[in-house]
Amino acid sequence: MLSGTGLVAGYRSGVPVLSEVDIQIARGEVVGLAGPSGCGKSTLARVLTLLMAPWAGQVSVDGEPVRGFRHAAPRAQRTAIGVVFQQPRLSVDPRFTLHQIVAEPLRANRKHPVDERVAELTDQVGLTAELLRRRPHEVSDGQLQRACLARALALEPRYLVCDEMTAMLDASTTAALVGVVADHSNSTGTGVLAISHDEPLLSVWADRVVRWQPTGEEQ
Ligand SMILES: Nc1ncnc2c1ncn2[C@@H]1O[C@H](COP(=O)(O)OP(=O)(O)OP(=O)(O)O)[C@@H](O)[C@H]1O
Repeated sequence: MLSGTGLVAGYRSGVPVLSEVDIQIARGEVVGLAGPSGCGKSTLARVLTLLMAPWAGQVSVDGEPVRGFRHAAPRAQRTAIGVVFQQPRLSVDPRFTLHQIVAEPLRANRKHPVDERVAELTDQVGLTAELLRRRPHEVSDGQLQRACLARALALEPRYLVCDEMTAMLDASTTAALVGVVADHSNSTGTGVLAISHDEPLLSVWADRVVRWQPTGEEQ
């Protein structure tokens, strides 16, 4: 279970964006999160992926409380949670080839032979060897997002947070990427938090949907 309990988080203004938020994502479960723009969905994604420290509350990964965030996050907990953001171009180093982008997390981890694992992942997300040699400005948003998804899956995370992963993509690429995540979750038991304002998409993708009101309260 990836869980957040009593989470309070915000930015410099001192006004919390998240107030006492509780959320649980079980292994193998796809939890949808919907809510109006600005209600704090991406903030919750940052806290749950350990990229931002909450002001109060607790994140736990498989029962183990998280004691550090950002650079202080324990590596085992950080790599247990993958993340894909809305805008792939803001999530990658523009100087890297797609191969280097997918391979990045594998470099610091000796568990997998890099080239074999990259080949496996690119096949899984529907990229070709030719596309892997290109840099971000030479591919479409959809192709780059496929690379970002492959990178997120590289270290076999136990949980995956998809923050508006398909918001910039057309219907067929959206269906393809959601299909990759759903197959992956079914075969490996990865728990997924799918954040989207696309209710029809969540209704087919998620096992259950949490709906936030502007105040951050659940419906
Ligand atoms: N880096 C930041 N610095 C200051 N305020 C921020 C920052 N990021 C987000 N906020 C503010 O926090 C609030 C919640 O933002 P957040 O991005 O979490 O909402 P969201 O529900 O994901 O919105 P959207 O659906 O538009 O992506 C907003 O009022 C936003 O302006």
